Amino acid sequence: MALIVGIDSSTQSTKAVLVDADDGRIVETRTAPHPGGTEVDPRAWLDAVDTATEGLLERAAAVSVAGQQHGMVALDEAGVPVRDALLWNDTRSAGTARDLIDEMGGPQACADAIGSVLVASFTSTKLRWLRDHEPDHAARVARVLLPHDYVSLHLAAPGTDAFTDRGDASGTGYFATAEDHWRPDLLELALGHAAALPRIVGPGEAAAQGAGGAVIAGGTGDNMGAALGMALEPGDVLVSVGTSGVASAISATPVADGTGVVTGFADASGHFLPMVTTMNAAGILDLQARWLGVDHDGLAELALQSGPGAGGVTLLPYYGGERTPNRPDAAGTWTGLTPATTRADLARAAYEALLCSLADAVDRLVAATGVQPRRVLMVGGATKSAALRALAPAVLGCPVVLPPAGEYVALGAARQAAWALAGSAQPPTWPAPETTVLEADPTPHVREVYADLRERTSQWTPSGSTRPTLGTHHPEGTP
Ligand SMILES: Nc1ncnc2c1ncn2[C@@H]1O[C@H](COP(=O)(O)OP(=O)(O)O)[C@@H](O)[C@H]1O
Ligand SMILES: O=C(CO)[C@@H](O)[C@H](O)COP(=O)(O)O
Repeated sequence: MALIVGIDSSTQSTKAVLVDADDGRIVETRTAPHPGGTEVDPRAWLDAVDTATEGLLERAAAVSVAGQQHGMVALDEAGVPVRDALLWNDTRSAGTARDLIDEMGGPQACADAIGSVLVASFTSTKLRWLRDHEPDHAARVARVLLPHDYVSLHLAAPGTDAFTDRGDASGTGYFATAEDHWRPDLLELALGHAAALPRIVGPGEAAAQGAGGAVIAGGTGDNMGAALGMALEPGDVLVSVGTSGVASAISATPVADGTGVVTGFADASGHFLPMVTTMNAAGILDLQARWLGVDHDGLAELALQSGPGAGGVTLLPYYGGERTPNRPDAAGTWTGLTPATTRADLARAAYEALLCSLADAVDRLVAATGVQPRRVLMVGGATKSAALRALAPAVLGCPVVLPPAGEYVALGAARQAAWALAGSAQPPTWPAPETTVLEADPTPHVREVYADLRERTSQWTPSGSTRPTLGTHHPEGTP
């Protein structure tokens, strides 16, 4: 029995799974937390992966790392970070995203070039921000990596050249997704000078060897990892409720949505992964639980005591600015509060807001790609919530397929590692997990009221623009 390690270096933590390569059975799961904030010393992720994989790597024949997409890991000649990494949910580069879109010939030209219209999440916009605001740092950048590339390199034998895959590369802003190659000219346009890029490793290829001799696969972005871990098929819509909220689907053909709603990423299997991403997801519930002084189980219990529509309370949950819709300067907005409002209503409104935002993401994905959803599947940390599971089919208005709680990004990385180890044409077929189908009577009026608030606030520009981003702000030493 060969054992494999799959790693998810995501926004809030590193998760590692030790898996049997024959059937995908998880033997052990470990996690280690990441620091909060939207700019992080990337060496913290190396410490976290060392902690999470301690004693596991020696047992593994192959390893692969999936990671949070887009983050800017800018290294000097010696491979040392020139500054903290700017993460996908850091919105300071919203203005430079607009500048770069103009310089690339407008939104559709941008989508045609790279598969997506730039928003602040993309790596290239962060490089341009660095050029404009920290020219001394920018001048020292010799190589740019993504978070998963940086962690993979750490696990590889000394002297290994950096490597990545097309899935994660497609979120940089300097990768021609449809044609499958880097666009070093676009990196140079953003940063102001050329810098080295990692080698692209094909789907299923072995990229390197670990210090102990294990095969290391190319790794990928966390959402591409989830698609591989769930063995996503055409017609499946995968909703992930982690730090970000994501609706994604496999496509055989590239997508270039000039409206910017759908990002046309590549996946880790040789296809494409059109996606709609929100910046405010599980953190909406974290914040609400803190405000109400309860834990997650307490929040769920409260929410289920209120009814659909939360006693007339509606929340637009764009606390940390939002990406879909593209409102980087937005803030959260509550309406309908009265003397009759209860704590249960406040809890309920938070779940309904999260689910309405995810429902918007699914609708936008379906409208822009024409995908006919056969199944809607849901994964991510917030699916541990009983209230989320109860309310999801009601707000989304369709049955929701739920796999057992698990680390599906890390499992996808393990599947990629097993693929590279086998050297086969296709990834290994592992038994599909037993799923539960969640069903409930639809509550369309909840979405109607939410949509009304979303549209009424579309022109609002809140004053006081510096505030922390949701999901990565840990006040007063809280986890
Ligand atoms: N029972 C629960 N109810 C609601 N949210 C939860 C629960 N358990 C964990 N979470 C939330 O899930 C999030 C982490 O999910 P995860 O998918 O691991 O995120 P990421 O991959 O972005 O790091 C955290 O914000 C955490 O508070
Ligand atoms: O920016 C995106 C996708 O474009 C995010 O989905 C990040 O990839 C972070 O993912 P999570 O940590 O929330 O899984």
